[in-house]
Amino acid sequence: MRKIVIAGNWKMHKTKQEAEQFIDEVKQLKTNERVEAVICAPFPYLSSLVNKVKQTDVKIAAQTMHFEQSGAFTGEVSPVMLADIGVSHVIIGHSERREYYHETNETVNKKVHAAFSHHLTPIVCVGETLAQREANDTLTHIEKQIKIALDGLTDEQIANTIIAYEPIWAIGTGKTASSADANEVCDHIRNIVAKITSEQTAEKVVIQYGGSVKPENIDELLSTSDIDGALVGGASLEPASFIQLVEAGNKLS
Ligand SMILES: O=C[C@H](O)COP(=O)(O)O
Repeated sequence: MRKIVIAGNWKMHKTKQEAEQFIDEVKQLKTNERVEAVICAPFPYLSSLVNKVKQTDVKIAAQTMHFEQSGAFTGEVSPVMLADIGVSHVIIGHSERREYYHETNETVNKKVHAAFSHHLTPIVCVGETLAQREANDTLTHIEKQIKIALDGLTDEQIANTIIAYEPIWAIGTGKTASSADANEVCDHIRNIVAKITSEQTAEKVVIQYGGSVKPENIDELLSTSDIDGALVGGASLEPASFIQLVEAGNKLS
């Protein structure tokens, strides 16, 4: 049985005090062995939050990183730094990074390799725009994103990659893809992964859905065949709501 990964992506929200208070409120959360609860926090809070979640079932992730280990890249954060402070996961290729910070499929691929070199679990985001969906280009676009993102990885690395399917038109808009539509794309993603590697490896890959996920719709999304968790923005900002999302995963096992 695949893992269920519920990841809250705070984006550029919260003060340090709010971030720490959030962790204080969710640290009693227990996940069963199938479920992982992850908070993707802004860089300045990572170190302190990693210390706060010790002895708890919550993990701390970064929202992006550079692919180089070190160098003259003003303002950037490297995988070495993240691993050094105990971060476990990193989001790579979020649509906001692709749109505002020129992240490409090629830099996503370099970052995924860099993540594995430093024992970080990559959460690789893919997804189509509304125009691509309306032009019937969703599956072709996502196939290209996945093939380039995973290029050159070993089967074991692919099995340990988390893929987040986030239709861009559903992010922060309140519009969720129907569970059937979201599952259809996640199933397609698994088939692409199977073509690149093997059915066996593809069966191990955790595929999340992201885009206006909230406590009210998570049960239906998780009840599908190929959605193994969620990458959640807005609804991960309140402790009570994040706990409900994780509990939805706990209920499944
Ligand atoms: O990383 C999270 C996604 O961008 C979804 O954000 P949202 O849940 O606010 O729509």
